[in-house]
Amino acid sequence: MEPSGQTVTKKQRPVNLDLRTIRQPVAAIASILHRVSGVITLFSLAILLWLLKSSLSSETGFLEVVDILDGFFVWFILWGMLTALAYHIVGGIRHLIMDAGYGEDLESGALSAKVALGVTAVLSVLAGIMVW
Ligand code: HEM
Repeated sequence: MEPSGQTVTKKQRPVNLDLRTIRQPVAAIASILHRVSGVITLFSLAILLWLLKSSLSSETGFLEVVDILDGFFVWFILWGMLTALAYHIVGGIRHLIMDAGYGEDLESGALSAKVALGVTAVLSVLAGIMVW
């Protein structure tokens, strides 16, 4: 229903909803990555718990897990899991700090997003060293 006394005109402005061509601000990228890393962490946890359960079930189970974990591709996945966890924790701490009312404005939000991504890059390198 139209508000009384007002005419609603439909603006025919071009709308771009193509995510590949929209230039996202760094805070938006940090936010999307935080959600993605949370979902990756969730699946990682399920896989790692299954591996732990198998390795503790019997000697054969343990040897099977050792066999599964032996290989570049698996190490690469493990590194990805650790990087996602690192980003989720760093990004999560950033979120909690902002929820407490600090650094909520545009500039400090962009700065903290860059810091979170930088800290994760360092942790990711450390995770790589740990895995290999
Ligand atoms: C097993 C560990 C974890 C899993 C599986 C997990 C998973 C998730 C997922 C899927 C989301 C996205 C929810 C959404 O955006 O709708 C989320 C959000 C969040 N996580 Fe985690 N998380 C874990 C650990 C942590 C830790 C250790 C922290 C603390 C630093 C944390 C802090 C947060 C915060 C603050 C949010 C909300 C972000 C927002 O407001 O958009 N999480 N988590």
